[in-house]
Amino acid sequence: MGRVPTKQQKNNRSKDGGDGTQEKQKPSLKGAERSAYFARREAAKVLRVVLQGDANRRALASIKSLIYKPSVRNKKATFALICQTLKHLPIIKDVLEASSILNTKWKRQQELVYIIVYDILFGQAVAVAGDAEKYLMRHKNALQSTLKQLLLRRNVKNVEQLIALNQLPDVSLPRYVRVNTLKLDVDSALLELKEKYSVEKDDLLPDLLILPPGTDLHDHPLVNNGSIFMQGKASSMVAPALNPEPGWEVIDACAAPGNKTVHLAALMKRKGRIIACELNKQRIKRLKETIKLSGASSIL
Ligand SMILES: C[S@@+](CC[C@H](N)C(=O)[O-])C[C@H]1O[C@@H](n2cnc3c(N)ncnc32)[C@H](O)[C@@H]1O
Repeated sequence: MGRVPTKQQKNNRSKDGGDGTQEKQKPSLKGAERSAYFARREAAKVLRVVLQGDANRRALASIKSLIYKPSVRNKKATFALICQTLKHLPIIKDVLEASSILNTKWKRQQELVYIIVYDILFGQAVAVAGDAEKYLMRHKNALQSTLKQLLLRRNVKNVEQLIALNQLPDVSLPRYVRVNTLKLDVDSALLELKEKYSVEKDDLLPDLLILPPGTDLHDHPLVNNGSIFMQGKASSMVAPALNPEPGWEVIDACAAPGNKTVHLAALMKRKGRIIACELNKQRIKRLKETIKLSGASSIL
């Protein structure tokens, strides 16, 4: 039998955000703000366990099993937040180190910091809620400009390229590129890539080409001019699954960075209308860049 906590212990617990981190009195929050506040703290607790092991060796199932504890209220949002934070973690760590904004107090709460910095730089707009949010939002400009400098230093155009650069080349999986048929036909792309790489057509998707594992096309002229998109097979299957016809009106509800939006535009041969929705202001910019690069029109 566990001991019943004293009134004082109960008061202390309600002040520490539930994860042992020293936050002042919980702010009074409403609706979405409140669930984001709790999802961040729940995600931080799980992230701490994951990082104490080895994030790379732990199977996704083990994150799921941590999430499915009854104490985690918003399981879907918490799971998404952890996966996205882990995906961006090397960048988040680099940005935090280069911006030198963390003192010992915040270093002790590093998992919560990682989660909030993910939201500030790549995710939802962060409402100024708990102490950690307040502290990090005060440094939002420093975090954003450090990220920009990091992109420049690593000679990449966007965060997706930086993530790809940080990942060790997977020696077992092939690389895929989708030919943007608004700009180039598949056979011409095949011919041009064959000059340097061993490349084949995918047997399922007519506009997809397969290259050997580890092939790096980040700076290839066909990528830079939007004739081909580095897009995985799963992602390239979504627009064909809808099988849109020219003239259709299609809604892409979660659009940025826009790979599937412009794939739809290619399948619809620029005829019809695509309504691309994106919640995140920074990612709207990226979506617009993708649309421009692809040469698609009729996307609202
Ligand atoms: C995984 S990404 C989408 C990738 C995109 N479909 C592609 O193929 O390039 C999810 C996007 O949905 C956006 N998002 C999430 N909830 C949204 C909502 N309620 N309305 C619009 N966009 C949303 C996120 O900001 C994020 O940019």
